Amino acid sequence: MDTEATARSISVEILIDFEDNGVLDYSRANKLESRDRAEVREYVQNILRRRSYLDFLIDQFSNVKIDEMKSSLKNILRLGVYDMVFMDSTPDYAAINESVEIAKYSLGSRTGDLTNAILRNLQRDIDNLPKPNFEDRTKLVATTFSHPEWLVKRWTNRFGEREAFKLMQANNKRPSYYIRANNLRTKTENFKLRMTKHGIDFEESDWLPGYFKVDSVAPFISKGWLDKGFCQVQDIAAGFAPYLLDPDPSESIYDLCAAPGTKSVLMSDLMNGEGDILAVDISSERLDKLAESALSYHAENIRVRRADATEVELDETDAVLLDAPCTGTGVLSKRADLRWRRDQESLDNAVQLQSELLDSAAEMVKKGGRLVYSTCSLEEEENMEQVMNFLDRHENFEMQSVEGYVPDEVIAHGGLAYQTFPHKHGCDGHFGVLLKRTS
Ligand SMILES: C[S@@+](CC[C@H](N)C(=O)[O-])C[C@H]1O[C@@H](n2cnc3c(N)ncnc32)[C@H](O)[C@@H]1O
Repeated sequence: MDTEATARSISVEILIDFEDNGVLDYSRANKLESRDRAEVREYVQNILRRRSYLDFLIDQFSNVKIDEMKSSLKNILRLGVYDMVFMDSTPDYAAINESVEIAKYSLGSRTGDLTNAILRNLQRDIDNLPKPNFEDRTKLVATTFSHPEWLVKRWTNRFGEREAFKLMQANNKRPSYYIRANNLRTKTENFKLRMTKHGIDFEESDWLPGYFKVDSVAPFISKGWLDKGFCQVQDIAAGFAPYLLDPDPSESIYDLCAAPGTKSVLMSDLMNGEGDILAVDISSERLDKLAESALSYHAENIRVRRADATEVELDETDAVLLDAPCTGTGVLSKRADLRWRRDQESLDNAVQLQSELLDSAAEMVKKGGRLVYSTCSLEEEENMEQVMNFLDRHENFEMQSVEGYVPDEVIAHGGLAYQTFPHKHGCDGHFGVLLKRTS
């Protein structure tokens, strides 16, 4: 685009790239000031969280159907409608003008006129917008809550409509963020004092030590505290797997799907930087980030190895963390794009890969050793069903109680797993079990 880059124009570029190529690349925003960069993330995630509903509204006020529009026009209109309907702080005329300008510069004056006409049509009915009214119940729910139909079907069948609605509503809210103080670089008490001194509001969690719920991670970035390794951005539910593995400073640990390393760093902290953590991942790019984190967090007991964990041969060890690649249906609020990337086929593929990874991980656990399997999915096939199938294949493993390792509120399956749900626990949706090799 030729026009001067703004948070809105860059957001549109990112959304077009996502639609056309499946790539969500925020680096396009690097040329903007840091406040505008944060605004870009908000725009992109908020628009993706409401995409089906925005498309429904566009369809109501346009003669050209949304399915027939180029992705560039679609996303310019989504931005305009989002601004008009959801952003109280933006006057309608400003929202229309911005979208029209972006359309003119990138697509020509005729598309600018079309954008103007559609948005002005909507503006006339802004106080009485039409509601989705499809006869097909799944389509109606999917449009209202902007989730894909396959997921709506799964969740309404499994949880019932009311519960599924609450879950989808939670996915459509701006997420809360947790910051974890890194005791390899500071002390939790000092970190609290530091936050207070800088006027940062936080709520200390009583679920795990050193976790603070905050409105935004922006101050932690701008003050350089993440780069200096004082703290990590880590959802509290992501902390449960390392706490369940309970690594001891004398032990050797494998973290098999480790990158970008947030759990490796937490384990290093739990081990006071002693013992040994071998962080394995298939992606060199992501491992580079892990290696950088290990440096800045002073996590000196982490070694890095690029390998396919389904194939790599490693000696038996004390304990293995398998934080498996998954559909990520527990993190759809933070990663709104994921809902548009996943389908039944990707779920089946994830289940297959997890099962292979589990078989491989089992070979690496010494007799009496531990294996923690975790995901950020809500789907049973990736979670308890996956574990039950693993136990059928591996009679030398048994499940252990998770009680005492994680807070009571998140314990599921009669004490044998933890499972969080965004609408029930106010955090990301994570699952985990502790398995012990018995013979
Ligand atoms: C859920 S993410 C891990 C997050 C990480 N544990 C953390 O807490 O920061 C899953 C990781 O699995 C890696 N992965 C996928 N397939 C793999 C394989 N066959 N072997 C090793 N790593 C794999 C991906 O590159 C990705 O980094």
